[in-house]
Amino acid sequence: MVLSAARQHLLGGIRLGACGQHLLGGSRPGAWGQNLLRGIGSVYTAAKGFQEKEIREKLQAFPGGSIDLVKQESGIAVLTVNNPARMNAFSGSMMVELEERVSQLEEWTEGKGLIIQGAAGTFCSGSDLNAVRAISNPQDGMKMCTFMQNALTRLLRLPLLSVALVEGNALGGGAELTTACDFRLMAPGGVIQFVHKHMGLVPGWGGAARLVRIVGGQNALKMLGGALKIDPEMGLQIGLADRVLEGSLAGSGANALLEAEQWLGCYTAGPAPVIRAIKSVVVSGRELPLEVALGTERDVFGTVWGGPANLQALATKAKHK
Ligand SMILES: C[C@@H](C(=O)O)C(=O)SCCNC(=O)CCNC(=O)[C@H](O)C(C)(C)COP(=O)(O)OP(=O)(O)OC[C@H]1O[C@@H](n2cnc3c(N)ncnc32)[C@H](O)[C@@H]1OP(=O)(O)O
Repeated sequence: MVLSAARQHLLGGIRLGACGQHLLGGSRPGAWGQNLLRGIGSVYTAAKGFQEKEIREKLQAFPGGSIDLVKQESGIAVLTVNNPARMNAFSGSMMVELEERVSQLEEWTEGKGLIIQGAAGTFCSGSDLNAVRAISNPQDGMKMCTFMQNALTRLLRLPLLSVALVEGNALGGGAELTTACDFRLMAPGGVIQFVHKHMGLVPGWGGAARLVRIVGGQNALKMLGGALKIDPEMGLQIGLADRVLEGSLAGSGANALLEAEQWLGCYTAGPAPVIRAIKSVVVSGRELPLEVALGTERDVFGTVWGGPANLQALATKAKHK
C-alpha cells in the first residue's frame, strides 16, 4: 500500500528524518502532580483479594530468564526481556523482576527515556506456557493478571518517554507489553499479535484497555477478534507503530537499538525536569477527567516555571524559527 506523504508524516513513516517532525499521529505540586512527577501511579494494589506478597512468592516458583536494566548517562535506560531459549517468554520470576525494575526506574530522577527490547533479536512471546499450565485455575490467573496490570500501569506512567523496540515477535503478553510504552518502533519483519483468542483468552495485563486508546475500538476489535498479525506497514497504518526501522540497520541487534536510541534522543533532548514534566502532563491528560487533568497540568507547570531551563531560555532570548 502506498501512503500519501501527508499520511506518512502523520503516521511517522520511514521517510522522515530521525529527528523529523513526528507530530502525534505555580505552586507546589498537588498529590497527583507529585505522584506523576515521581512516576508512581499504582491503582491496583487495593484490588479485592489481592495479596501482592502471596502472588510474588507463587511467581518465584517458576524461575528462568531475567529482566535486565541498564541506566545510561544519556538519560535513556534499556530494559531487556531476556529468556531467549523460550523466545523471551515471561517466567514467573521475570514478572517479579519486571516489577522490581519498574520500582528502580521510579526512583531514577535523572532519567528521561526508556527502551524495552527482547534479547537475541525477538521481542517477547508472552507468558511462559509452562508456568501458565501450572497456574491455569481462575484464582491464580486473576492474581497473576492483577500483578502484571499493576507493573505495566506503573511502567506506562513512568516520567520517561518509553519505546518498545519490536524485532521479531511480540505475542500475547508480549503484545500487551508493547502497549505499556509510549511508542512502538518495529523492525522489518517484526510482528505484534494478540494471540489471546487462540489461547481461549482475552488480554489480562491491561493490554486491551491500552490498545483501544492507541488504535481505537474498531481496530482493537479486529486485532483481538482476528488475532491479526500486525506487520510494520499495518502497524503504521493503524497508529500502533510510530516508526519502522531502516532495513539496513534493523535485525542486527545493536544497530536496531542504536537506531531506536537515535530516534528517541530527538524527543529526550533537553533537561530531565522538562522532559519528565512533558511526560507527566501527557499522562494526566491521557488518564484523568479534564478538570482534574487541568489541575495537574498547573501543578506540573509550577515545577518548571522559573526553573533553570526556563530562566536560561529567557536569558538567551531564544527564537523558534
Ligand atoms: C495471553 C497470555 C497470558 O498469559 O495472559 C500469554 O501470553 S500466553 C502465551 C502466548 N504465546 C504463545 O502462545 C507463543 C507460542 N509460541 C510460538 O508461537 C512459537 O514458539 C514462536 C514464538 C512463534 C516461535 O516459533 P519458532 O518456530 O521460531 O521457534 P520455536 O517454536 O521452536 O520456539 C523456540 C523455543 O521457545 C519456546 N517457546 C516459545 N514461546 C514460548 C512461550 N510462550 N512459553 C514457553 N516456551 C515458549 C518453544 O517451546 C521452543 O522451545 P523448545 O525448543 O524447548 O521446544
